[in-house]
Amino acid sequence: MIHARGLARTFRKRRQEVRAVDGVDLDVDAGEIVGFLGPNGAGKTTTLRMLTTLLRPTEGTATVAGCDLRTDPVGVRRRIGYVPQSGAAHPEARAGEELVDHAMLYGIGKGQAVAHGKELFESLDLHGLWERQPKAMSGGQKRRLDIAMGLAHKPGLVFLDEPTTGLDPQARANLWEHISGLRDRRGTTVFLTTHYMDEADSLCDRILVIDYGRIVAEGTPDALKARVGGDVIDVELELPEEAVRVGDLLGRLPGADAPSMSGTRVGVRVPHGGAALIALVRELDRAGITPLSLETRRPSLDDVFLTLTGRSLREGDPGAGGDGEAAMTGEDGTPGADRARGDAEQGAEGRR
Ligand SMILES: Nc1ncnc2c1ncn2[C@@H]1O[C@H](COP(=O)(O)OP(=O)(O)OP(=O)(O)O)[C@@H](O)[C@H]1O
Repeated sequence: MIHARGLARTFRKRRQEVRAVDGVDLDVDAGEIVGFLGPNGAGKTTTLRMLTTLLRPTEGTATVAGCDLRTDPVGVRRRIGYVPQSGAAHPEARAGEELVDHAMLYGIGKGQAVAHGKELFESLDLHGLWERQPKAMSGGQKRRLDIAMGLAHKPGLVFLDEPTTGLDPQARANLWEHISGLRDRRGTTVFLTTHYMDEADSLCDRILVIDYGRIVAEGTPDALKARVGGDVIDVELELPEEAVRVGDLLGRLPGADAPSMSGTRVGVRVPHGGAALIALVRELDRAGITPLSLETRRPSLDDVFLTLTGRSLREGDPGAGGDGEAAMTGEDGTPGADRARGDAEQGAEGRR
């Protein structure tokens, strides 16, 4: 469905060059849900905009849904759906009419557009909202309407740019079910960008991790987690001074990585959690420290990211920790602070 080789995009802004995407190779098979994961400024949206023909690559080649990106961008646009971060539906429009108009733009007849639109509303849990204006919908309903709009012309491949950003945990989990349903019930291939480790973990068949414009890891969630061997020990203390002392103890456990610390929490990766835990409890007793909690767990995807890049995906974000765990690192993790879009953006080929 998607085959890209050496895809790159350089922006020039006030004599400065930003190599936003730096030679990306990727393959997505029909029927897969693939997550494109990376921190702010890693190059996710730029890659997505290139693959959806909204931005011309400065280097590289790609075929998307069977059409060449450079020589047949119109063919690509006909065959794909794109759901941008900002959404697609006008807040004042009637939801159903907007969807039908959208399908008709692609040359679908009105009768067929209405029938397909009603079917999409049903399968995306939007029944009863055909006449509703998007501005009067909940965040989750709006996102599901955006997805329905992206599917109005029956594409076999849909791109979702951060589909659940801004939604509460319940609405996010609900949207994941709907996204899985697109593949399971309609056979749609899904390529989505996300900051959220838990999202990639529970939703995606395969994950591509991008950092500084390059793919740094790729595989199923389980395979990626298996790359980070051993176990993680997490300790929560009452006082930050205790965390420093415990960090010291953790660092001395056999085979331990460098401990990571965040306030009163400290963690470390060790080859064998069980054995290390016994040794640690003895050391804590000896030091007269009683932790608030002490646990060992399998590495999460966030640990994978931390191991690969030395940075957490998104500091302090509730969705950042794979199994609800926030990664503990003191680093910033936002390389792309310069997010000035617009002036340097060239080659946008207009809306589909
Ligand atoms: N139009 C532009 N002009 C100049 N620089 C840009 C432009 N668009 C993106 N960039 C830069 O390219 C890099 C990658 O940006 P991109 O938006 O692709 O990252 P991202 O991974 O999607 O980030 P986020 O998760 O914050 O959306 C960043 O350093 C960004 O500032």
